Formats: sequence, structure tokens, C-alpha cells
Amino acid sequence: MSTICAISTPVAEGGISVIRISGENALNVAEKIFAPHTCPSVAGMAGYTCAYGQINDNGRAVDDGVLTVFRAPHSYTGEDVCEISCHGGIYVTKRVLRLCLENGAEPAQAGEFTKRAMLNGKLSLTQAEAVMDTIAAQGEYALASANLTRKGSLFGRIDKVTKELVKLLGELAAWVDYPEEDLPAVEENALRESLKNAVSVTGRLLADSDNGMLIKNGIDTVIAGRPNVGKSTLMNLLLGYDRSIVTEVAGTTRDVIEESARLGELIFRLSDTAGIRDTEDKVEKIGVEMAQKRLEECMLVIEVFDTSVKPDDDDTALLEKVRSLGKRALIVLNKSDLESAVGEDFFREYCENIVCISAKDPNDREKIQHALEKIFTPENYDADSTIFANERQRGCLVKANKNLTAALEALEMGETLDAVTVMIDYAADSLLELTGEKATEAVVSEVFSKFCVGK
Ligand SMILES: Nc1nc2c(c(=O)[nH]1)N(C=O)[C@@H](CNc1ccc(C(=O)N[C@@H](CCC(=O)O)C(=O)O)cc1)CN2
Ligand SMILES: Nc1nc2c(ncn2[C@@H]2O[C@H](COP(=O)(O)OP(=O)(O)OP(=O)(O)O)[C@@H](O)[C@H]2O)c(=O)[nH]1
Ligand SMILES: [Mg+2]
Repeated sequence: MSTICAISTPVAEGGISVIRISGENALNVAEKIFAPHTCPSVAGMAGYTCAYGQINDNGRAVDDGVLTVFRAPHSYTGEDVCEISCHGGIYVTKRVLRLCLENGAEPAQAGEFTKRAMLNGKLSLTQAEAVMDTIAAQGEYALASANLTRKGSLFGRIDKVTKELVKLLGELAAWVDYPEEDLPAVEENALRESLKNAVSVTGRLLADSDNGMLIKNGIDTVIAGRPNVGKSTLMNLLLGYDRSIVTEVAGTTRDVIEESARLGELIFRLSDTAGIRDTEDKVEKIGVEMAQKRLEECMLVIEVFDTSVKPDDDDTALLEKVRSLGKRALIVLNKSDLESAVGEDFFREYCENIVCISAKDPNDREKIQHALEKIFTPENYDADSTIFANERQRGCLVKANKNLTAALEALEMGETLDAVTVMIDYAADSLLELTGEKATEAVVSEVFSKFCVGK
């Protein structure tokens, strides 16, 4: 395999930059451009050692720097790796990269270091994806999840099910192909139990993947309520700046206003919507329809009520709708600075998460944060098992889960074992694609194309 090189730090001015070289010629390339001061030769350097020295272009000094050596197979990629850290100027960094290219290394493709790590058995495909999640993580939960997956927790869970399915397939194949042999008959009960277990594990992973996506992309949240209750005021409070227009006119917000807010460790993708009510106004009507649609799609509803007036039919309709959709919800009883016309009790039967605030009071932002953290605490969604699924992994899981469910049904209906076998086969394939053990070149390329060069 060729020897590749790339700048592995951001191409921006900084303290130092790292140029990474990987492949069987890595030490030869480094030898040609780096003259160590602190040891006799690059070729003599052991793995996990470094040297201070001079970076040279045909004997002309380019910079002084530090060379770190990793010896195959003990490196990130599993190959010989040399890392040159030079001063962190954009020009000098690119100059060192060019030197590497002129001395026998080839430019790395996006994600190629990690791809090689995978090809050399250092990482599974899901672990490689977790490397990317680690880089993208913007908070403690996201980092913890990515770390779990990188350490192999997702791979381990899938691998266990896959191994069982493959074993099952082996037994089924032997039984179907050589019925005359005196093989132990496939025990239908045992088969059913294995399938049930596989359905449940994949189902559980799918449920967890929602949480993974939620931590990664932000919680898709709709702020709903009838006109004038203070939805836009609340939106602005959560954002910390005035994004939505606030007026005393009912029907002010007509479009869906979307913006991300970070509260503690959680990121919320907030949508401020038009107040839901019957209206003849053409524009407002469209806004109300959009609000209803978003309400059905979202992951969390913040239901806002004006407690200075008695709840009306629109309020009750919203409470009932959210309850019947089974959404995670927070009830915000707003305008607590005014005299109250309705008690908390009225709302409690609809949802247990209730908070009383005045959206005009900046101090009350914290109350909302605490209430939301309670809904999304790690205990409430089992952060330990949170799997950082992305769309690709999710797609594979959905396929596997569907086929396993179908196989189980077929078995219950008394279909032939041939038919059942085909479905288990599909399911196993999807799981092997998930972990990368049987992913096509196209799938692997797609995954790594999302990486940056130098990773
Ligand atoms: N300078 C530097 N820092 C870095 C990286 C790097 O490539 N270079 N990494 C790049 O992302 C991450 C660390 N990744 C690494 C993963 C494995 C090995 C390694 O030497 N593995 C050996 C030993 C394993 C063991 O004993 O636990 C091996 O696999 O045999 C090194 C770095 C983060 N920091
Ligand atoms: N006294 C008091 N007034 C508030 C509070 N929150 C919002 N308001 C006022 O209520 C009025 C309506 O606020 P908005 O935030 O525009 O209400 P909305 O729910 O977005 O209304 P629409 O966009 O029309 O659906 C404005 O005059 C706000 O200043 C509060 O906590 N206390
Ligand atoms: Mg509004």
C-alpha cells in the first residue's frame, strides 16, 4: 500500500501544526526531510519516541520541529507512522507537506488514515464513524456517547446478535441441505427464542438510536400554544436574543421560526410557531397548518399557556392532542407576574412536567433548563446504552429488525424453514453491513467521504 501524508491539524494559524505520514515508506520520507539533533538517525528511532531537529529542503532549513515515530503495527493506522510537528503557520505547514510529497509520499484522501486503521483491523466501521462523532461532539453527553461507541459498545452489541444469527443459519443450512443426514433437527422453540431475542436487541438499539441522534443533532422541539400566550417571548428567552417578533397582537407569528439553543449540556432545535386557532386570515391559516404539522413530527413539545386568563377550548384541544400523540412534553405556565386565573392542577392530568414562569424574566430561563434536563436526564434514556447511530446505521438496523420480525412471523405461521432462512439471511447481511464486515466498497467510501483530510 502507498505511503500517504496530510496536514492533520486545522489549516489555520496556531501554535504548532502536525503533518502525518503513514505507510511502509513513512520513515524513509521522514529521514529525507528531517535531521534529528537528539538522536543519531530517524531510521534508528523506536516506536513511541520523538526527536527534536531540523526540517530541511535539500539542505536548506525550512523550520525546526519535532518528529514522532510509531512503528507498525502499533500506531493509529497499524502502519509505520511519522508525525512532524512544525510551527503553526499556514505557509510553513503547507511547505512541509509539499516536502513530504516531493519525497515519496502521496496525498491522503479524506478519512484515509482512519480507513487504513479499519482495513488493518484496528477499528470497525462503526468505531470509525465514532471517531468522526468524537470530533463533532459539542457537549459532555455527545462526547461520552461517541467514546462508548469508539470503544466498541455498538459493535459489541451487534456482533453478539450477528454471531447468533450466523450460527443459526449454519444449522438451518445443514438441516435444509442434508435432510437425510442424521443431523440434530433444528429445534423450533430454540429458533423462535433466538429470533425473539434478535428482534428485541435490534428494536432496543433502534429506540436508543433516537436518543443518539437527539444528542448529536439537537432535540427537535416545537413551541406551541394559542395566540398571544408568549411563545415568541419564550423562544427569545431561550435563545438569549430577540429572534422572534413579539407584539400584543394575537397572530403575530405566522411562519415557523427555527433556531438552536443550548441549555446546559443539551441542544434544542427550537421552532416557534403560529398560535393555533381557527382563523379566516389566509396567511395565518397556513401558519397554523404548519404549526400542527410540526407538532406531529417533533420530538418534544413545549406547550405554552397564559395563566392570567382562563383556559379556553383551544388550550384544551392542544393539551389533548399532545397527550394523544404521546409526545414528550413540557407545560409552561406563562405570565406568572400577572394575577393567576387558573391553577396548576388543571394541567397536571395532561402532563407531569410543568413549570411556572414569566417569559419576560431572564432569571426564569434557568427554571426551563432544569425542567428540560429532568425530561432528558441520562437516567431517563439510559445514557450508557445510548448508541450514537447515524442514518446509515439506522437504515441497516431497520432492515435487520424488519426481516427478523418477518422471519418470526413466518415461523409462527408454519412456513417452511427455507423461507424463514432467507429472511434471517437478509437480516444477518444488514447487520454485517452495519459493522462493516460485509459492507460494499461503495458503503465504505460513502462513510469515509464525510471525514476530513488528515483524519
Ligand atoms: N499525535 C497523535 N495524537 C493522536 C492521534 C494520532 O494519530 N497522533 N490519534 C489519532 O486519531 C488519536 C489517538 N489514536 C491512537 C490510536 C492507537 C494508537 C496506538 O499506538 N495503538 C497501538 C497500541 C494499543 C494499545 O496498546 O492500547 C496498537 O494499536 O497496537 C495511537 C494513537 C488521538 N491523538
Ligand atoms: N405580563 C407578561 N406579559 C407577557 C409575558 N410573556 C409574554 N408577554 C406578552 O404577551 C404578548 C404576546 O407575546 P408573544 O410572545 O408575541 O406571544 P405569542 O404566543 O408568540 O403570540 P402569537 O405569535 O401571536 O401566537 C406580548 O405583549 C408580550 O410582551 C409574561 O410572562 N408576562
Ligand atoms: Mg409569536
